[in-house]
Amino acid sequence: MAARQPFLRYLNQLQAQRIDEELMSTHAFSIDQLMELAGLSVASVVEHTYQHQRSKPLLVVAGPGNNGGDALVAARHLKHFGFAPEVLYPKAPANPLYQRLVTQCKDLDIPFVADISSAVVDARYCMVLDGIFGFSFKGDIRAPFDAVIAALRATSTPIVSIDIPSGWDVELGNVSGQGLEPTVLVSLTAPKLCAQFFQKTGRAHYVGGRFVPRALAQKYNLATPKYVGSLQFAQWVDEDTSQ
Ligand SMILES: NC(=O)C1=CN([C@@H]2O[C@H](COP(=O)(O)OP(=O)(O)OC[C@H]3O[C@@H](n4cnc5c(N)ncnc54)[C@H](O)[C@@H]3O)[C@@H](O)[C@H]2O)[C@@H](O)CC1
Ligand SMILES: [K+]
Repeated sequence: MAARQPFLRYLNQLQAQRIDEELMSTHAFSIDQLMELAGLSVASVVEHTYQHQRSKPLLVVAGPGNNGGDALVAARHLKHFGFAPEVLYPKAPANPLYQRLVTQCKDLDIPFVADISSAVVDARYCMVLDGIFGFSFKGDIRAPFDAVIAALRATSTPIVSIDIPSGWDVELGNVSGQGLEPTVLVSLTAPKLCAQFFQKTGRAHYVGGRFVPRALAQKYNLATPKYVGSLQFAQWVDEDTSQ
């Protein structure tokens, strides 16, 4: 019998972008649907991990792309879950998709903060949700996010990163040394190559975005996570246990 090919466990940047495009073309998803499910997964991981820490607000930092969109969706769900999210959105694009998400957050009385300092983050928040950059990040961190990431790096408040720890090279990890060092990572669809370096440290790594059709998983020979029941996330195991 022919040996089966090893499953694809970590995507490079191009594969991540291609899979995203195929979900929205061949597989007929809208970006709103994907973002909603991605953000729900992230909020579910936060609820699972920090459910006993609702006495303090949590800070959601949203970047200029879809990673930031996921963060805004997560903020909305977290409010419904009984948390007190506050949003920092340093560069809110004019894109109507993101503007709708902002309106939905404001309609739930989620405060938008104009600025942060490391001292304020440590004093005020129980955790930070990092939705600054995802799989399209490239190069050196540009303003205004360089200052935001530097401020977050100087805190001791736990960070949950969405898809990629912000500032990390998508394939090589924190090679600049300027990226965030989260406590929890929630990979979406499938982990990207940089997640191997996160996984090695033994910190909590989950995968979410429960929308991958079988045909797409088969095309890329993706290692699909073992979701249980209605859970929106699964713990990522750094070995090939797929059947
Ligand atoms: N298929 C999937 O897995 C899905 C992915 N989604 C999310 O979408 C993300 C990817 O979204 P995007 O492609 O919009 O990209 P990102 O959200 O990664 O960021 C792109 C933005 O960051 C800016 N940027 C890139 N490098 C920079 C640098 N060095 N300094 C400053 N700014 C920089 C770009 O100008 C652009 O505005 C994923 O990581 C994930 O969070 C979900 O929304 C939906 C489904
Ligand atoms: K991120």
